[in-house]
Amino acid sequence: MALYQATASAPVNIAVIKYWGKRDTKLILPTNSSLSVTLDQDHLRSTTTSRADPSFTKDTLWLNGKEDEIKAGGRLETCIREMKRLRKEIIEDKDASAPKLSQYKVHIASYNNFPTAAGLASSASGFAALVSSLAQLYSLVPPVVSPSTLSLIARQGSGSACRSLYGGFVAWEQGELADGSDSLAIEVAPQSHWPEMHALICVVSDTKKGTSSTSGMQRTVETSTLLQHRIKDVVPARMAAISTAIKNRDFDTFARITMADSNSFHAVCLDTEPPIFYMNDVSRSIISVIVEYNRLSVERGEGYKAAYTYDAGPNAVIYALEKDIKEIIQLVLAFFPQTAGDFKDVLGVFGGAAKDVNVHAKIPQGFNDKVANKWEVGAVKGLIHTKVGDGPRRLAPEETLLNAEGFPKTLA
Ligand SMILES: Nc1ncnc2c1ncn2[C@@H]1O[C@H](COP(=O)(O)OP(=O)(O)OP(=O)(O)O)[C@@H](O)[C@H]1O
Ligand SMILES: C[C@@](O)(CCOP(=O)(O)OP(=O)(O)O)CC(=O)O
Repeated sequence: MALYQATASAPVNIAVIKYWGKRDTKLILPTNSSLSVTLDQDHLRSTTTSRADPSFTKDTLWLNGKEDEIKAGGRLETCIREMKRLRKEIIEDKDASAPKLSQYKVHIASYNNFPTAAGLASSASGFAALVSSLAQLYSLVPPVVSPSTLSLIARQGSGSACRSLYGGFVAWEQGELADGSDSLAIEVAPQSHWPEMHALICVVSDTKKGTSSTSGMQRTVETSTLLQHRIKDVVPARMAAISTAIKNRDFDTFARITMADSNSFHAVCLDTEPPIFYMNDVSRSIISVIVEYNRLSVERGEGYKAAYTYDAGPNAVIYALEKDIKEIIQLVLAFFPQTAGDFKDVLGVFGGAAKDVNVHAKIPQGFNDKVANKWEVGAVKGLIHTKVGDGPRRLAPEETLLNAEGFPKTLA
């Protein structure tokens, strides 16, 4: 009996032009286009194995080893159903000899190598990995099916997930059609275009957030007048300007637009009734440090060298170029000391030395250190240094998360 199974991994993405608001909540169609940087899945990733088998009695998904209910009419069910539909239409209806995998139930096991539902975009990598593993299982891969087509389905799992179907710099075009068939992800530039783009994630909290993105953005759509200005006048110009900045590898412009758009997104949250606050005092201190750092950089004649951005939570993501990231990590350590041993120097900024990372804390000459409090250990619970990465990967059969019987393996 043939084994129909595939394992894929998919990356997280962090938007620089934020998606916030739906015009269709069922199809997940946004009120504005958005743009993100795909982060390296060597560091943060979701891995998913999908198996189709005639002996399975129901579609089942285990997330981090625990069964996640596939609710009728819910997002998981929609993604699985749409992938089966594509399999039938594109493969089975055209080739009578193709196995009828669309008729079999699937067992799916997924694992996130970072905290789930903690504002680290697990829903983005999670639904991208789900769709990618099913696409490989069903032979829905290029040139037969493009990542943009798969993004139409990942979008229905979680809007931001559609952007994780590509590596590099990715736009989600809002589209105009009522059926959502033009609301998809496109590649603005591949990872190889600007590999020097690094990101420092400052984990301020890794627990579940108060107001989910899904409910928060709907409240904003219903109550914020500022959102209308953002949708009509602000985002379209920024989408064009940041795409050009990326194409020109113009970090100064990229940084200015990224920070302005994070601020705009949090402003519409504040303009929501009742208001939504995602950032906290630690988040705001990080902003003050970056603002002062950029002031100094401009004074030195170097332009902006760091860009903060915040999603629906207090965690900061700081984008910077490789040449500047060491200075920025040193500066962050000076204000937000780390628990010894917590910072994994995966990209070797400090030569991979295993000593207490806080010894590297350093404030550049001319930096006004009165702009922010120096916080105690634990205010920023962790620093994850990563960089722009590639799109979903096909993994080798031995990387399967399912055992011989089709149930999740217990991971060591
Ligand atoms: N690997 C996965 N496979 C399938 N679904 C997943 C996976 N990881 C996360 N999800 C889904 O995404 C949900 C978490 O999404 P949520 O938006 O609450 O958090 P987040 O993505 O970490 O935060 P944010 O999107 O605001 O950055 C989970 O409850 C689960 O339904
Ligand atoms: C602030 C954001 O991270 C919001 C992400 O929202 P989600 O994609 O998590 O929302 P749903 O479509 O309801 O699942 C901005 C962004 O990623 O563009």
